Amino acid sequence: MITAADIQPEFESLLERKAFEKIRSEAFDYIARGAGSEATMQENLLAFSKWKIRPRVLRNVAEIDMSSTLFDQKLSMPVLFAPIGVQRIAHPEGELASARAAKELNVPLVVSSAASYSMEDIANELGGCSRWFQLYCSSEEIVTRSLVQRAEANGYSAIVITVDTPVLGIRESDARNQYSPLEEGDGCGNYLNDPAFLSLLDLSPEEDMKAALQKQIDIIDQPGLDWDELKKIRELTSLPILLKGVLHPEDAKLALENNVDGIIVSNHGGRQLDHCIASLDALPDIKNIVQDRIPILLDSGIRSGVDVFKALALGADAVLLGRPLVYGLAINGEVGVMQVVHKILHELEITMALAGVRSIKEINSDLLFKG
Ligand SMILES: Cc1cc2nc3c(=O)[nH]c(=O)nc-3n(C[C@H](O)[C@H](O)[C@H](O)COP(=O)(O)O)c2cc1C
Ligand SMILES: CCCCCCC(=O)C(=O)O
Repeated sequence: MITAADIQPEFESLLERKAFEKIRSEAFDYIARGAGSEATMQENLLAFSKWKIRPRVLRNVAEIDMSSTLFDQKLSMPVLFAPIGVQRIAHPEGELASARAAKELNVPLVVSSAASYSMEDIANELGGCSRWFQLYCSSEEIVTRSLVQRAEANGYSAIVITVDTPVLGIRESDARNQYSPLEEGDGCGNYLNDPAFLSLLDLSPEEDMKAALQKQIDIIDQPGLDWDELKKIRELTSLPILLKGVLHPEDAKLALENNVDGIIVSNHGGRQLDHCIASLDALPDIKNIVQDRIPILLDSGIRSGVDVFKALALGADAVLLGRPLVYGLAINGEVGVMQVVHKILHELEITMALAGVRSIKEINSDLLFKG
C-alpha cells in the first residue's frame, strides 16, 4: 500500500530527523505522521507562514515580560504541554520525564487519558507544578467518572475534554505498519490502574493483556458523545472544563451556551479529520464569537516562538506544544524536552523585542499582515 509517508518522506525539521534516529520507525510514524493524505497536517504549518509580522519600532523593549494569567493562575509564559498519549514509545521514562521538565520550567502539563504512566505517578513527579487532565470520555460511564474523580484527588486543576475524536482518524502508516502504540507501550497507566476499568475485564491484565489492551482501544472511542453527554460530565466536577478540538464558530457559540470554561482550537495535529481547516485559520472566527468571555488556547503547528507570537496576535490566550516535545523527549529525555521549550521561549522573547512589544497583552492583530 502506498501511503502519505511514501509521497512526503522529508522531515519537517532537523529536530524531527534527530528524533527519527532515536525511535523505532513504526513508533516514529505513529507520532510524526497524520491522518489520510496529511493535507491538514501540512496546512497547520502553512497557515503560520501566511502571516507576516508588521513590527513597531522605538518602543523601549529593554524589559520583556512573557508572563500571563490563565484561570487566575500566573504563568511565566503562555505555553502548556499538550496532552500526548503513550509517551513510553518515545522514551522509556515517557510522561515522567516530561513531567520533570514541566516542573523545572514551571509550565502546566496536560496529562493524557492515554498516558503510559498513571496520573498518580505523573502527579508525584510534578510536585506542586500545575497540571490539567485530558479526558477521553469513555463509552463506559463508570470509567469516565472514576478518571475525573482521580484527577480531582490528585490535584489536577482543569479537565480538558477532547471532542475531535469520536472515532480515531485514518492513520495510513499505522495500518501499513500494523502498529498499535498501546501494544508497544504496554497500555495506558490510567486505565490499567483504574478500579472501574479493571472491573470491566473478565480476566486481569496479568492474565490476559491482549484483552485489556483491546478494551482500552474500545473505550477511548465514544461516537455517541454529544452536548447532552457533556452536561453529565459538567455535573461530575466543579473543575474548569475546556473543550479541545473546536474549529467551527457555531461550536464555540454552543460551548459558551453550555457553560464551558475554555476552548482549545485544535485539529489534533492533523491526526484526525484530514482536509479540515488549519487551527490557526480557525482562530479568528472563534475569537470573534468568544471575545474575552472564556480563554481560548490553540495547538496544531506550533514549532517556534514566532508561531506562538502569531497565535497570540490572532486571539489565543496561550498555546500548547505537541510533537516538538515528543521529539525532545526521544532525543534526550527530560533535558531534551527542556531544550525544545527553552528554544521556543527564547524565540518568543526575541520576536517580542523585535516586534516592539513588552508584554503578552500588547501582542495583537495589528502587528500581523496577511500576504
Ligand atoms: C503521539 C501523539 C499522541 C497524542 N495523544 C493525544 C491524546 O492522548 N489526547 C489528545 O487530546 N491529543 C493527543 N494528541 C494531540 C496533541 O494533543 C495536539 O493536539 C497535537 O499534537 C498538536 O499538533 P502538533 O503536535 O503538530 O503541534 C497526540 C498527538 C501526538 C503527536
Ligand atoms: C489506540 C490508542 C490511541 C490513543 C489516542 C492518542 C491520540 O489522541 C492520538 O492522536 O494518537
